[in-house]
Amino acid sequence: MTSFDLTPELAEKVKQIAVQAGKKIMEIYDKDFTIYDKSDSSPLTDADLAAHHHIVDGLKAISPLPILSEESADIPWSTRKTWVRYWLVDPLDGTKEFIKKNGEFTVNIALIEYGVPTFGVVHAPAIDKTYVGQEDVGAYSEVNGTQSPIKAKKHTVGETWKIVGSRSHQSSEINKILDALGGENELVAMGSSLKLCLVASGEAHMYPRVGPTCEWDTGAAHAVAIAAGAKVTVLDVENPMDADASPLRYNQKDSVLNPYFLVSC
Ligand SMILES: Nc1ncnc2c1ncn2[C@@H]1O[C@H](COP(=O)(O)O)[C@@H](OP(=O)(O)O)[C@H]1O
Ligand SMILES: [Mg+2]
Repeated sequence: MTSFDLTPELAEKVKQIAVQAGKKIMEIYDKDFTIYDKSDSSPLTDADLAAHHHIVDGLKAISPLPILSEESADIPWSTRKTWVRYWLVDPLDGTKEFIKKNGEFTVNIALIEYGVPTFGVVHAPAIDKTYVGQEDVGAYSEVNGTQSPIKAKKHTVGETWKIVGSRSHQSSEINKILDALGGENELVAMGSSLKLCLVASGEAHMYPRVGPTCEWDTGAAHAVAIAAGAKVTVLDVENPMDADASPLRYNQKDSVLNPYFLVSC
């Protein structure tokens, strides 16, 4: 097992790697860019690859841990299942939002230890906002170099539920969850891992994901959410308010697809 101590200095370096990857993304965002088709026919741009290479090189320079990135995910389960601690990276989450140029895309770097995201950086370069969360330390957002602690907010009786959903991938099953909640609700559409960050920062009460995501889509923002006091649990659409729902975990199986999940406080 590779031991690893994520000191404040190293955490800061990881944040800087994400911010620099964001700068590379923005150089391409501001120009006309080529859209390639990945094998699963999701869009891939030069920006994904530029950010991927920057992050992988940066993480290799500061730690010996293995790396699973969306853009180099062909690592067999026989290898991955031996990992107790690794970096989980989505160099550009919200590729569709990037292509639509609506700014709702993020750079994501998570540290996963024993299946749990213990540290995460989510950087949204187009709005120049960064979220950082670390187990037993806390969570903050950073804008223009100013850090502010963030905390998830519980829904109070009678308050309108503020629910976040995907801007580009919607599901009609969301209505079952709204029915189970009852009362008034307001839906907020958002792209990428910023959805989990909205719950982490108390700007929304809940993010139910009734649709496919991969582990790299959620790892970093999951770390931010739990460090801010939220929960990320496996969602059973027939029993959405299950108080005993199990926490969403990582690297537990061959497939990197997440089950449906719920981010709540
Ligand atoms: N059919 C599918 N299978 C796997 N992942 C999917 C998917 N449809 C959407 N996603 C994931 O959802 C992410 C975007 O979510 P959202 O629409 O909520 O912002 C995508 O991230 P990428 O943009 O990094 O590919 C993608 O990984
Ligand atoms: Mg993604």
